[in-house]
Order: sequence, then structure tokens, then C-alpha cells
Amino acid sequence: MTTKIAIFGVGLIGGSLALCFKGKPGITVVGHAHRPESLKRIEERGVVDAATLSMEEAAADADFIFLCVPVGLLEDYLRKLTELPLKPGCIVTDVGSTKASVAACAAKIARPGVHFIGGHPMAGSERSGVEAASTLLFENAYYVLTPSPDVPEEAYQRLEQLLAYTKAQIVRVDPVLHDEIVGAISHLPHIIAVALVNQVRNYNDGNGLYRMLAAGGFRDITRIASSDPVIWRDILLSNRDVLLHLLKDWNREIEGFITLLEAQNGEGIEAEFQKANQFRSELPERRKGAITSLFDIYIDVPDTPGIIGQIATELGLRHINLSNMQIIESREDVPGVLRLSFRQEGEMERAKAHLQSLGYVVYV
Ligand SMILES: NC(=O)c1ccc[n+]([C@@H]2O[C@H](COP(=O)([O-])OP(=O)(O)OC[C@H]3O[C@@H](n4cnc5c(N)ncnc54)[C@H](O)[C@@H]3O)[C@@H](O)[C@H]2O)c1
Ligand SMILES: O=C(O)C(=O)C[C@]1(C(=O)O)C=C[C@@H](O)C=C1
Repeated sequence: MTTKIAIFGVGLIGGSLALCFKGKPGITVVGHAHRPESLKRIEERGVVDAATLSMEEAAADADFIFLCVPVGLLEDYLRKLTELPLKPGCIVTDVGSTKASVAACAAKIARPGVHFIGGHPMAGSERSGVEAASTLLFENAYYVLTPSPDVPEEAYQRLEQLLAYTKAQIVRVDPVLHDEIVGAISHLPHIIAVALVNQVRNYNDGNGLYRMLAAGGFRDITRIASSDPVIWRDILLSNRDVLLHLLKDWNREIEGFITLLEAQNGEGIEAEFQKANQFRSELPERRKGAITSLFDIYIDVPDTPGIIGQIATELGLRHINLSNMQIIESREDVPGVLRLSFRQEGEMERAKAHLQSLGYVVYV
């Protein structure tokens, strides 16, 4: 018996999910695109078994439907799907970065025999589009599911079982609580990064030295300011109330620093850094838990677009399992350093040998 998975919106997240499922025993992955250009990109990238512009065709007989479109479109897609003849027992899920509004909409239009289970993989990137999709994206990351109490345990477990292909760790959270927490640890940081970049951009208009001298610290804190504007417009508007509260708290934090500086309170400044240092050191690496990386290698990489994808693909093609990768330093015109982590020493050795054979400088 074949399990059909339909993915609506085959971009970074939809494409990465498709790659996790495609080729697994008894699974067929069908991608839906809203316009011919997107269809062509999905087909060229080869992340699905079949792609279509027809919602009906994609949804027909699907056992699982993943909605991976921008948050602002989720409710519209849910409503349209509800009007289609879905397979009895079909599980509809989404990957949106906010969960309360889509959960409320699903509750309103619920229909017997179709189960909606909200989802949110806590992994991503500032890149977007199917070209950035990767099988490794979700590995060891947390994947939040927000089932309503009406969802049968059997349906929840079916979804959990399927998501095992992502190698993510599933965690069940209430949708409203999800939005409060993710507002603080993901949405607020995106706003801060964008505001900071735009502040410096304004100074740079008067003197180009700002951009020229911007180094590791500025890059580290602002990577996410390069995220997709439409995706983030929708996320912020969808979590507006939570964010308005968080921004008031943020203003208080900044006011605190103004007071410390005005009073030249060195001890107070030290105390703030110490508190932050302590909490940050307790974060699981890359917000990933369960399995710790044991074997690391470091390689010099030129600062060129797509280089990390190329390295991951090279290792993937040789079935070398990467547990983590991180850019330690990346400056314009200067090679960056990439840390690759492996769970097995043998995999690290194979990766090292292969990357050296490709001409990379590798350090252990
Ligand atoms: N980017 C991240 O880090 C991240 C992480 C977790 C969850 N999410 C969520 O995943 C979802 C997809 O985000 P992404 O990063 O994959 O974005 P993306 O831009 O890479 O993909 C979005 C997909 O939706 C399609 N789409 C865009 N406009 C459309 C329209 N008008 N009608 C129909 N389809 C349209 C695009 O063709 C594309 O395939 C969002 O809901 C986002 O909140 C993103
Ligand atoms: O790593 C990044 O670039 C991300 O933005 C990923 C990130 C996050 O903020 O952590 C962004 C949005 C998601 O909904 C989940 C994860």
C-alpha cells in the first residue's frame, strides 16, 4: 500500500520535508505549486515524485497534507482543502511559524474524518526557496506539534511516526503557549536584527566605513535580518499581540542599559553580561538537544553563495552523516571557518579525506 504525501508550497521547509520523505518505502511525494515558474523550480530540483498546479490533484487520496506556504495563506488553504473530497483519515498539518491562528481556523472548519494537527519545525535558515532545501535541515532539531484535544491519539501517532524520517525530536505544545515562547526566541530576535541593520545602514549612508568595518559580532547577531520579507511580514502580523508585549519588555531592557551608562555603573554592566553569559552557555547547541556531537573538523571556506550547500551535498552523496554544521567566522573577502560535527569518528575521517581530496584545507 502506498502512502501519499502532498506538500503545498515546496520552498525551503516544504522542499526539505519532501527530501526527507522521498524514496522512503511505500511513500509517494506530490508537490503543489501555485504558478508554473514554481512548478518548474520544484521539478528541476527533483525534491518530489510528481508536481502539479492543481490543488484537487495534489490533495486527492493523500494520507498526509503538509501546508508549507507563508503564514498569511494558511487559513485560505485550509478553507479550500475543506471543500475538496479528502481521503477519510487524512491528516492535514502545517509548518507555519505561528500556531494559534491556524489552530483556531482549523477548529472552526473541522470536518469528520479529517484531522488537523498544527506543526512547526524549529529549524530553518535566512535562505528561502526550494533551492535551499536540505535533508539535513531538521536533524536533531525540535519539531513542535500542537494537536487540539479532539485529535485521536492514533492520528497523532501516525504523524509522529512519519516525522521520524526528519530525524527531529517531536514536542507537543499548546498553540497559544507556542506563540508566546516562539515570539520571544525567534520573532523578537528577527525584529531586533532588522532594526539594528537598518540603524547601521542609516549611519553608513553618511560614512561607508560602517559597512567596511562591520565584523564577526555584527554578522553573528544580524544573519537572520536577511530572511525573506514576505514570510516574516506574515509571521509578525500573525503574532502581533504577543510581539507588542515583548517589544515593551525589550524597551525596558534597553532603558536599563541607558540608565547603567548614564550612571557609569560598571558593576551593573558586568552583571548584565554575566547573567546573559550564564544563560546562553546553558543553551543546547544550535537549540538542538538529545545527541551531542563528538567529532569536529574545521575547514576554511571562501565566502561564496552556495558553498555550504555544496559541502553538505558532497558529504550526503557519500552517505556521510553530518550531525551539525556552523559558520564560526565569515567576513567579506576573507575565508570563513566552517565547523562540521559528526557522531562517529569514522564518518569524521571519511569527511576529512573526501574534503581534502576536493582541495579544502581541513583542521581537526
Ligand atoms: N524559514 C524558516 O526558517 C522557517 C522555519 C520553520 C517554519 N517556517 C514556516 O514555513 C513556511 C514556509 O516558509 P519557507 O521558509 O519554506 O518559505 P519559502 O519562501 O522557501 O517557501 C514558501 C513556499 O510557498 C509558496 N508560495 C509563496 N507565495 C505563495 C502564494 N501566494 N500562493 C501559494 N504558494 C505560495 C512558494 O512558492 C514556496 O514554495 C512559513 O509558514 C514559515 O513561517 C519557516
Ligand atoms: O536559523 C534561522 O535562520 C531561523 O530563522 C530559524 C527559525 C528561528 O528563528 O530559529 C526561524 C523561524 C522558524 O519558524 C523557526 C526557526
